[in-house]
Amino acid sequence: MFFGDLASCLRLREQPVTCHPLSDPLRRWERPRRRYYRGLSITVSPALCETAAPFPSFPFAISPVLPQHHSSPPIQALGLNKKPTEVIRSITPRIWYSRMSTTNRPFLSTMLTNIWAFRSRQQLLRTLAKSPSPPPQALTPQRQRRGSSTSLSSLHSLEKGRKSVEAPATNTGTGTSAGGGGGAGGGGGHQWERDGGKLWIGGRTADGKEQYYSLGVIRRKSFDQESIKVDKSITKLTRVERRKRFYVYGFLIYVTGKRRKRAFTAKKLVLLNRKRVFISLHSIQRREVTISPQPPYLDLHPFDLPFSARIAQSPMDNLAKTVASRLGLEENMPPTPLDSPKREASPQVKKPLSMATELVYIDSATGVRDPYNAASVPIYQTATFKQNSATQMGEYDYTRSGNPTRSQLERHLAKIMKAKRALVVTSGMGAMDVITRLLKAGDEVIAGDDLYGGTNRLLKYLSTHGGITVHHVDTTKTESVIPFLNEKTALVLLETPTNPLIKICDITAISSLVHQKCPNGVVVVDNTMMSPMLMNPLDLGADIVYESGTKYLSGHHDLMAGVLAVNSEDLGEKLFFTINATGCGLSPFDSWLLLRGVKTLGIRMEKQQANAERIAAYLEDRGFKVHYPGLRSHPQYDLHARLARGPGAVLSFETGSTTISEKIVEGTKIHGISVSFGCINSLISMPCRMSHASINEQTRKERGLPEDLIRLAVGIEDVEDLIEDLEGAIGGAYEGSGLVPGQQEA
Ligand SMILES: N[C@@H](CCSC[C@H](N)C(=O)O)C(=O)O
Repeated sequence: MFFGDLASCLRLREQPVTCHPLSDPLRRWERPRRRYYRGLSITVSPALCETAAPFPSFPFAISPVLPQHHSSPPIQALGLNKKPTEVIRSITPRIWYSRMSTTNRPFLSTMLTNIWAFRSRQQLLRTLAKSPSPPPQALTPQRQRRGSSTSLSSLHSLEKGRKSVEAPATNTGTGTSAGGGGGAGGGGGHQWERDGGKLWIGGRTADGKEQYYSLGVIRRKSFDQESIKVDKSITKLTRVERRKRFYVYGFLIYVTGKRRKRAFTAKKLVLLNRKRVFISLHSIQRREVTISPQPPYLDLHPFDLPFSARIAQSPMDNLAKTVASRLGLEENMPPTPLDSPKREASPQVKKPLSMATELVYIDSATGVRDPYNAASVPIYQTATFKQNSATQMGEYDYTRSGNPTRSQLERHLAKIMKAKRALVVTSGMGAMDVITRLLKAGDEVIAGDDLYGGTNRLLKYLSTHGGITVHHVDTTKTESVIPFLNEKTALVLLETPTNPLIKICDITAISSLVHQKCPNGVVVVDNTMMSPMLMNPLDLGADIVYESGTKYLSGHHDLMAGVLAVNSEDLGEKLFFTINATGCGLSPFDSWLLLRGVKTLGIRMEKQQANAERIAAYLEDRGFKVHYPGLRSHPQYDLHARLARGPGAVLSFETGSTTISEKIVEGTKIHGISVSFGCINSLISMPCRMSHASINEQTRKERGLPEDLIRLAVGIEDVEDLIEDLEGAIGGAYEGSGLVPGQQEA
């Protein structure tokens, strides 16, 4: 197939096209042999075309791709009444013809690679500006299928079984020749149909407009294996896969070539029946993903090979609506910014990178790209984002809903938290609040009896105001959880190590029990004390992990933040919904600070943990009852070692006397008397007076929280100085008391 063939048959439609002013990545893409122009993408959609031999006329859709390469507003149809070569030549004198198909099968991918390339974006924009816009009815059935007066609704009827559109006879051939297969009577759809596995993506937007965005080839792997089951059209994709070019265009699924390892995954495609797939657009992931801000969901209709072409008709029909509501997803859900795609190893990377490296390394393929390759992700200190038009919304519109700096942080966190999606909010308790919004009256929550005071306070509030039943049990004994597991159990909250008694919960065992016994049970783990450096609860069976970003993740106590991470798309969407709806997303500046902090988590934690191990041993030698999972004396030493990669840097110890404890705390100099932990500076506190003061004394007593407990959050200072500081304070506190460390005050 040659570009010239297309010249006689292309008909373009136009809408204003704008490019991001910073986007000029062409040079980058000239280098590899694939010649995509990344600033603008062109989508050829036979779904919308008039047919002309040997090809249908392909309306072009031009989609601006933001410089970060992850975002594209919905395809904007470009409808110049010019032949494509004219258009393209008027845009640029330089056209590359690469990867010509020798099979004559008009793979969309082939064509795209053939026609990519505009040297001058400005030139293109000027050209477009001069061209008249087509009337809205340009998307008439006649334009979709030559020789057919079938309307979209009749095609929809076809979907429903009224076969008002027959496949042109010419399309039942071998399917290997574009020219023959796509002959004069052939609908564009059939060209693709024979190649199998093509998807037409179209739909009705929230405001009722029909939009047809693209079509393409989707490879089987792109589907969530669980949900896709076997679909005839998809099983035909083997050939396509072999070609190693997998395209679904428009604003969704995109290109991958194994050589470049730019695979992506479409997730949560729910197969409604053999021919229809319901898809959450938010779930599409790819490094250079284009995500539609609207509508949130579309039906995708994979071709049914033996039958005639089917064009996506997707007002949200009842079935789709049912699925959406079952998934808890609303039709009118707001746009969601980037998903956080799982990192895929670059071809050069032979083995998985270690966490220490992952923390520092921002993968340019999964990260938000900056056109200037800024080494530090810029702070997008903006509340709003301008749109290309009144109807075509970009990925970002308002920072409450999403911001590129936050997106970059979320992607990075998702990677290190071994999550599919991470979200960041304004505090750890904010994260907890977002999670508890999954609850409804009548639900039951199981939480520990040794847990952070703020968590306890929020749960108490929910139980008194929200109709939620909260069971506080000793989650560090797995068997204590069992009697409370039932069909009403909605959340099981685990902190491990617990705060402040540093006991350990068996995340793996409890998660498995919850998932067996509670159909609606979600296991939530507060991983603040370990951080992703030391533990990844999602890998241990948890459904949601949250952390206070104020602590180890940022490390300097100069910001408040909360982090949520999930592997379930549904949960991710629900959490995002609350964040957007309530406006608790992290600000651009704090996102930037947190991202910067995360990069040093590895060395901070290493040093802090090493110091903590020394101090724990020192305190134990000194005669105190020390709670620290790095000590052999810890009753759950082995369990912790199974779950985590280190004991961390928070420990607590009992003196036997609250008066002595107060004196020790107040007698230190280097240790700051402060709540919180995870800072590079060492902190000392008395939980019952400070972080856990919101739990009343009676409850503290019932739960066995010692009033004399001292909590140490060990920093990066010289450990000898820290020990000397403690020794001075301890010596001073006991002087003249008649007590010795560990001795209970009468
Ligand atoms: N006054 C605060 C106490 C915050 S404690 C912070 C941290 N999670 C810790 O364990 O030290 C409050 O009432 O929440």
